[in-house]
Amino acid sequence: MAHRRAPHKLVYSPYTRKSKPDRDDRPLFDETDKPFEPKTPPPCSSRALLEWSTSNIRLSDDETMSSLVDLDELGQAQRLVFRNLKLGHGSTEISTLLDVAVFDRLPCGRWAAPQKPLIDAVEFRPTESRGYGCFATQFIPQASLIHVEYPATVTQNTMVLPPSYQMTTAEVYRELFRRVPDKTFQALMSLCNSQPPESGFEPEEAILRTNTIGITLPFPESHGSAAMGHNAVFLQASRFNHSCAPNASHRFDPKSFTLTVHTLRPINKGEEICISYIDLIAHPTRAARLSMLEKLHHFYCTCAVCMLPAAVITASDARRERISEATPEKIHEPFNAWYASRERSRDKLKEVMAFHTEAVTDMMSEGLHFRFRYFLHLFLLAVCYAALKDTRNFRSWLGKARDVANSSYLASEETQKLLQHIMNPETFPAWGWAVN
Ligand SMILES: C[S@@+](CC[C@H](N)C(=O)[O-])C[C@H]1O[C@@H](n2cnc3c(N)ncnc32)[C@H](O)[C@@H]1O
Repeated sequence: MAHRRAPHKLVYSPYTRKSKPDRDDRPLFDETDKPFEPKTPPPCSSRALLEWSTSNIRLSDDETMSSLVDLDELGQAQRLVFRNLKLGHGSTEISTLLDVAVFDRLPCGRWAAPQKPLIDAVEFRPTESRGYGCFATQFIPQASLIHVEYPATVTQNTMVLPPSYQMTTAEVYRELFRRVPDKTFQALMSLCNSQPPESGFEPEEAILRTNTIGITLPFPESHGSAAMGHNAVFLQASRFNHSCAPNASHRFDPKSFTLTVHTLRPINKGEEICISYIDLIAHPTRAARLSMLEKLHHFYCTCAVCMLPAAVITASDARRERISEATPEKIHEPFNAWYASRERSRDKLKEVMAFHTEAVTDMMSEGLHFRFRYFLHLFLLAVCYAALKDTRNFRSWLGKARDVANSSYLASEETQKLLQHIMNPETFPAWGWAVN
């Protein structure tokens, strides 16, 4: 059981310190606390919320760190608190600055065990020109779990501090970093800093901005949404470089509070493993991607796709634009039209299949064969084969769709159920729909 001391006031100002002082051992969040259920829903006005918080919200142990902050974007006042979370049987300490109500939506004290990745399948080491990166130390099959990690720090990503707030943003980030154990602090400060000098960010803020991985945490619905983007920094996962044709994808699991990384395709020994920092469908052309990466992440992308010769890039841009224009609704259209037609002929179904096969080829050649749209094409091809009662091809395409769903964290529960039909094709809803 965590030790609990009475809340106390800070008698010094840690925010003005340039270097990390001795380890600060103020009490940590008590993980054995029961989940919190507010007695009444929180009101909207700041003043009323303050009163409501006093009776409804457990305060951070360190009251001086709690303060009501206006979150402009959501038009709500919220109470952000610094708290350290202890996980991994106490071996990991995570410095967080979160809305106090987020803790009540996390399974504090009842964390799920982290998943187990392949052992020693990857290493983090210097690249030739992009600082550190992650590399495969052996051949890694598609859909393998290669990395699992707790964050070192987590903050809400829309942190709008009013000028009257007791700390500046730089001080907030400094405090966030200061609260981690010494070794973690040193590792955090040695992460890459790509912020331009003219930005004037202090080292902590610059490092946080460069190395943040966006994660989603449950959020009080009273604040406008049940989930909210947060910024997490990882000592190792933040070393994954970006590629516009990534071979790995990541996801954060709030139940175990870990980030997991899976391979999207088979990876050879020595190959660099990259994730994507941006939405590649929303930014199909090289110019759009370069501009986005420059604007958000302050680097010129030298990934394999962006370094292709100009003539090849033109063709690649065209393919990616086609992929981008094919929204999930448009992907469903040809099959739906066939289904709605009276004949439901085999010839017309072959046209639908040609449409999907072409799209699959486009996505494969662009290295984008992991997106939801790719999954949909594979899945609809399986549906077409089901309509033709072609067991072999049905199984093959449904199997491919299932692999993509598993490695890319895709597919709803409903679709997962359909993916189970692989062993019993005749039970699939579209079985034998083609009549002529
Ligand atoms: C989150 S860090 C990734 C790890 C980093 N390479 C390191 O040494 O710690 C992001 C930084 O890595 C570099 N980087 C990542 N992907 C890159 C790419 N595709 N092209 C060029 N630089 C890249 C940039 O300097 C970027 O600001």
